[in-house]
Amino acid sequence: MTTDQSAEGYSFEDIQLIASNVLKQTRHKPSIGIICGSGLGGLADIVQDAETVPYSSIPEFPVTTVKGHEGKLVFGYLEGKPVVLMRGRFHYYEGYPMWKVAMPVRVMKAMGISTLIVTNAAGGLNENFKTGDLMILRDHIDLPGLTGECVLIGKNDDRFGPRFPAMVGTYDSELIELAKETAVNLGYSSILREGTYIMIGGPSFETVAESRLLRNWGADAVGMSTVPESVVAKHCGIRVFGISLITDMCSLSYDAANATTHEEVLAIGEKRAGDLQKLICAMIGNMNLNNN
Ligand SMILES: O=P(O)(O)O[C@H]1O[C@H](CO)[C@@H](O)[C@H]1O
Ligand code: HPA
Repeated sequence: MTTDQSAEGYSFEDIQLIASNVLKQTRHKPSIGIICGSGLGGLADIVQDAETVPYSSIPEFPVTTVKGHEGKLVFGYLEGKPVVLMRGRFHYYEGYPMWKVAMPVRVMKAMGISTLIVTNAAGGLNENFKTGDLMILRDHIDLPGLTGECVLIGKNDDRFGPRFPAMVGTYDSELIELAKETAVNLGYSSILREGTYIMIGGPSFETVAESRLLRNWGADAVGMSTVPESVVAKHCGIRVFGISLITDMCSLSYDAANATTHEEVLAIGEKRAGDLQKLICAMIGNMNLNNN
């Protein structure tokens, strides 16, 4: 590697090298990348003609340390479309610099993906939501970014994307419409929501006062991931679709205060991930890959 990894991240050449090393380990050439959130990796089990590349076999790839995140790339087909799934993502609270958290997105771009589906488990802030709902990301609030930890900090290489990328429209409106139509066809209208996801650094869950603050800021759901990946994807011209499984409701009042646990997040993931998987598969089936 040619760069000072602690400050800048991997160079453009480094990323191409990592991508070509990975592609040597599979026969597949993916068009769609999917990042699996906490407890949501089961989608990988239904990939057809699957080939697995463990992160440990990829030089310079980080390792996953969080329960519910296995560390492997799964290549193959969903609904006849070539995909690569990240079964396990990286989080800032694991101690990785922000650029490293999102580095696999640049690797997937170098492998040829043009569409990214980002999934996560999130806490509901919008009082109309309930546990088990699916929330399409219309927008996000990059709280770490707003406080000086934007994933794009450091020297910019224009081959990745522009110095000052627009973030309006990060979540592709055609894919949002496709998700809504697909959800109606699946009979999911009553669990489908749309809203704004806010990223906190974690790993501590929110206090009641913090949840109230995040809600007042206009966030509908909160989590500790996704935003750096979406920002890097938008920066390098990938169209993005984001979706949260609401695994718990954040307490907005002390009367109702009940502490969220990661075990609860994983348990709801296990129980409700099927709905998310069906929605994503049906969307992929209807996706036009020549559209972007
Ligand atoms: O965002 P994903 O990876 O789905 O995980 C969510 O679940 C964990 C907390 O239970 C946090 O890592 C939070 O971000
Ligand atoms: N807060 C932050 N992150 C989360 C939550 C939450 O309530 N649930 C799942 N990930």
